[in-house]
Amino acid sequence: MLAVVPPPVTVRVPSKVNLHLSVGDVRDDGFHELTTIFQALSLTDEVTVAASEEPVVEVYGEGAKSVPTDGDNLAMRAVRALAAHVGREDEADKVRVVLRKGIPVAGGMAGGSADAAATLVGLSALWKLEIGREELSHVAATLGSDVPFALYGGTALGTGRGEELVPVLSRHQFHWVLAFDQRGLSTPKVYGELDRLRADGDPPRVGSHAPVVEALSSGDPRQLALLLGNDLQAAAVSLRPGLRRTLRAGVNAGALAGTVSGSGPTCAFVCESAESALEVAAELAGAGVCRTTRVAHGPVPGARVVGGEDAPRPTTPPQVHA
Ligand SMILES: C[C@@](CO)(OP(=O)(O)O)[C@H](O)COP(=O)(O)OP(=O)(O)OC[C@H]1O[C@@H](n2ccc(N)nc2=O)[C@H](O)[C@@H]1O
Ligand SMILES: Nc1ncnc2c1ncn2[C@@H]1O[C@H](COP(=O)(O)OP(=O)(O)O)[C@@H](O)[C@H]1O
Repeated sequence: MLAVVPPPVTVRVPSKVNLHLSVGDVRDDGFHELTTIFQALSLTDEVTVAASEEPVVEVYGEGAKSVPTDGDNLAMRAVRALAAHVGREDEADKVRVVLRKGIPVAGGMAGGSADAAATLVGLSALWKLEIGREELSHVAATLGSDVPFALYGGTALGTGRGEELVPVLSRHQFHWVLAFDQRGLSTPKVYGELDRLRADGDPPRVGSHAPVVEALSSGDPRQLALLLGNDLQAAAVSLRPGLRRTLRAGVNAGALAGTVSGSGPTCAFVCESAESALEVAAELAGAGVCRTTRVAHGPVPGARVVGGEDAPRPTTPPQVHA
């Protein structure tokens, strides 16, 4: 008798922006203590997980050429982690993962983390595991500090190394413009640069996150705009000085305020409305300060199944690793 092959599962997963990112001391494990407010944005990746004879990663879309297609890919690491968690290690090699990327690679928007979270959700559905988000979130945290947030989405306060989450009430859809840079920035290098800047002097630190929580509950983008803050911004700008111009150009184009997203180099601008965001994105794209721009809104939900075999077809040639 032929074995029944389950149909592929497709999961959509959001990017994130840090509305507030306070970086504390380095811990004994090398991670920095964080207080951050994440918001999930409608700029997404789509991940299809399917049964396969051998492990395969295919990557299409934004930045596909710089994404590893071997076992180092965060999606494949997620397959191995979940397989080990449920005692199905021998099946970890029998999964094909197709990534359709919209999130810039090494852009400070947690694209790799998003793919890992989506893979956990997709593989749970493919293997029909009875496993809740909370349990998945423990597996997620072993893969990276930002991975649990991509499972939940919405708006959340993150503490610890960013993996301990509490939801934050956000009453409004906020409208964002994202300016992608020519190249990515390495997250560990940006944290290292902040340590260097702090050893040499005393770069300004963001204040308490409490006013940001209030602004989110009021739903007023003007109030939020005054409060965006990121301790990693000075380090990202130190490594990539051109970001100063990008941040200025977004505000000159009509955004309410801009911030470097996480470790950068993507700059995120909050705007008054969806219409204003479209205008800012067009003007910024023509200003010669970034590679390209996108509009997005947030908050949006975390990783969720959107389809099976009828998922959208890729539009760019794949990088395939067997
Ligand atoms: C900076 C942030 C802000 O949300 O996002 P990105 O800009 O990368 O998207 C995160 O802290 C990135 O989280 P993530 O990308 O999951 O990092 P991980 O894989 O856990 O860690 C990569 C490296 O970043 C540094 N790291 C990360 C988190 C943290 N709290 N302290 C750290 O010092 C460490 O050097 C670590 O080895
Ligand atoms: N599925 C993936 N998508 C993107 N990058 C990945 C993936 N798997 C591994 N990586 C590696 O992780 C690094 C960080 O990627 P990413 O998560 O996009 O950036 P950031 O940490 O700035 O948000 C990349 O430079 C890439 O080498």
